[in-house]
Amino acid sequence: MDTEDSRKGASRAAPADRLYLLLLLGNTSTLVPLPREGSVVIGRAAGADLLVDDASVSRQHARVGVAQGEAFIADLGSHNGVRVNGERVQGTRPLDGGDVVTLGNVTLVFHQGERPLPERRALEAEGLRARLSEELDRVRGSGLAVSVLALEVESARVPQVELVRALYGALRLMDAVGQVGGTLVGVLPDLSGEEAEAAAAHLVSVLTPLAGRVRAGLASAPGDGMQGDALLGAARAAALAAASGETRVSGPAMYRLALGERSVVVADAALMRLFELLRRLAVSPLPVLIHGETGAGKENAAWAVHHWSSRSAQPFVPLNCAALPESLVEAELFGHERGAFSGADRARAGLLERASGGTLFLDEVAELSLPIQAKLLRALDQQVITRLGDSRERPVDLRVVAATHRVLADEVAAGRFRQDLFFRLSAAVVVLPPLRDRPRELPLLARAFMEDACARAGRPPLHLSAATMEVLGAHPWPGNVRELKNAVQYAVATSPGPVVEPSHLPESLRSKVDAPPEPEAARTAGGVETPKVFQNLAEELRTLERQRMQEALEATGGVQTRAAQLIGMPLRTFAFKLKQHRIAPSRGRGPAGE
Ligand SMILES: Nc1ncnc2c1ncn2[C@@H]1O[C@H](COP(=O)(O)OP(=O)(O)OP(=O)(O)O)[C@@H](O)[C@H]1O
Repeated sequence: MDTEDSRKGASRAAPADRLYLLLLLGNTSTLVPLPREGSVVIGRAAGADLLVDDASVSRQHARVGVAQGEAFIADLGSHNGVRVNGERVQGTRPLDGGDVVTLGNVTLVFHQGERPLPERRALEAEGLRARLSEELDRVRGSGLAVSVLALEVESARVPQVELVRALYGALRLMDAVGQVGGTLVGVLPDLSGEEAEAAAAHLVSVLTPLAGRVRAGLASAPGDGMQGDALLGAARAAALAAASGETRVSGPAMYRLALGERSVVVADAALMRLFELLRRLAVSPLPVLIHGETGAGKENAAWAVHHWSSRSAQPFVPLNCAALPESLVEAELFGHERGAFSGADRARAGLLERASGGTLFLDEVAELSLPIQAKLLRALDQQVITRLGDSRERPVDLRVVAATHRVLADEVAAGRFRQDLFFRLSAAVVVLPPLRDRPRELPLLARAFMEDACARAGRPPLHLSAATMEVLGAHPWPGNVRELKNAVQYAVATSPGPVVEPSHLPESLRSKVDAPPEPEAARTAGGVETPKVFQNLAEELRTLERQRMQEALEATGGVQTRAAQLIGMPLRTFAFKLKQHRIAPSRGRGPAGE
């Protein structure tokens, strides 16, 4: 392993052999050597030493100079200013290796050293895990530390390769950068505590001018555990909970995402990725379709999209399409004029009108009848509605988030759902895993709900006994998070002492420890569980198969061979069923692409 320490700051005192500027313009990058002594003028005018053809750069914008091995930059009175690592330069300031300089919209990275830009690429997830595991072995042997830094980049202005280059420019040679899912991850040996935080803050400041918004999360071994995946998960969770430009240090392995008036508990890696995806989708105008079982948190996910969107100050209007009788749906959605039908004694705006400017959440959208689907499609396509009993069209401005526990593509194939509406709603599809597939989250959610229930009841937090945890862990949770929340609230109400034992849990839970998962329960609009809705078994199995295939593809980054292995399905069958289930090809790469 290379142990040379080239972290900036440490190297400032020693004169560098060569100094360079890396000019990033559009999708290209150019390496410009600096003189050993002297200066270059950067600008848009023909006389500049380094000519930068960009309207945001002044004719003579800045001077970069080298005197006695030390580099500096000066603003030559430019119109848009000079920034170093985001800070405006007043007059002259020294430059350190890895400093990111912005002149208007143009970015330069200053580098010093023998090897200006070693062609180091981001490691693939597997390589990064292997590297982390080596470092963890070293920690076991030496008692030193290793930190994992997750960097979530929201709106990169340059290609990923440039971000990685900038990171390597600011890191020591012993550090490694890799990519896990959409997250840039740094493995920083021998660093923990304040040193690791300082390194993280520096890297965020280096990336920010290139990447817009960056959030960082930090986890360190041995303090946060000695398992590579757990450390990665903890660092990514911390990054998700961090504000833009902030580094969040991993705390307990659970985060409450504050989403305005709601908060969501996130601990499972799949859920973290999902909320990360929702945050990205939120800023686009795309309609989002959420797949998930009842009580799995679909409404929370829809709320997250609304909360993170530019519509958050406008209404969020939920409608459970399964809870309304067919005769009422139309009036509820589109509104009515006075006298439109018997009992319509006054005019009333429908949900679409009320959601105008904000977000309409259509829960269980597959339950809408075909005639209502046609009207909804027209309203969404044309952004106008007509109230019942009225001939006037009224403009609406809608963003729709829809949810269903069914596979909508199958509903289309069966003729129960309009294909055009399906396409209209499913520009972005996210799959919310059921609680039984989030074993890491279960105890954390249980504790979080218990703390809330105890606080509301005005009693000190209770302790869940090991036996109770076992019962919770063995239950299949057909009602998902809602069922868990209800069970915990029940336990808080029935436990007389400080410890919750299995006998304090609802009877239904205790007696079903060994029972197979049940079909889903439908919910009424008021949140009250209604009798179980039984599905055709073949249909349920198809849904399950499709869901597992999608999850396997997501877990393997779209690599079909490995996804097929994960769920024990022959590759040819897997490939055949991808088509059968209409799983979009973009979700997965074929064996040839692996
Ligand atoms: N990650 C979470 N953290 C905290 N509370 C959660 C979480 N997920 C779900 N809940 C809670 O569980 C309950 C059910 O969640 P939600 O209403 O979002 O589920 P749903 O999938 O929309 O259900 P349905 O399909 O029945 O409409 C709510 O009280 C919600 O606040």
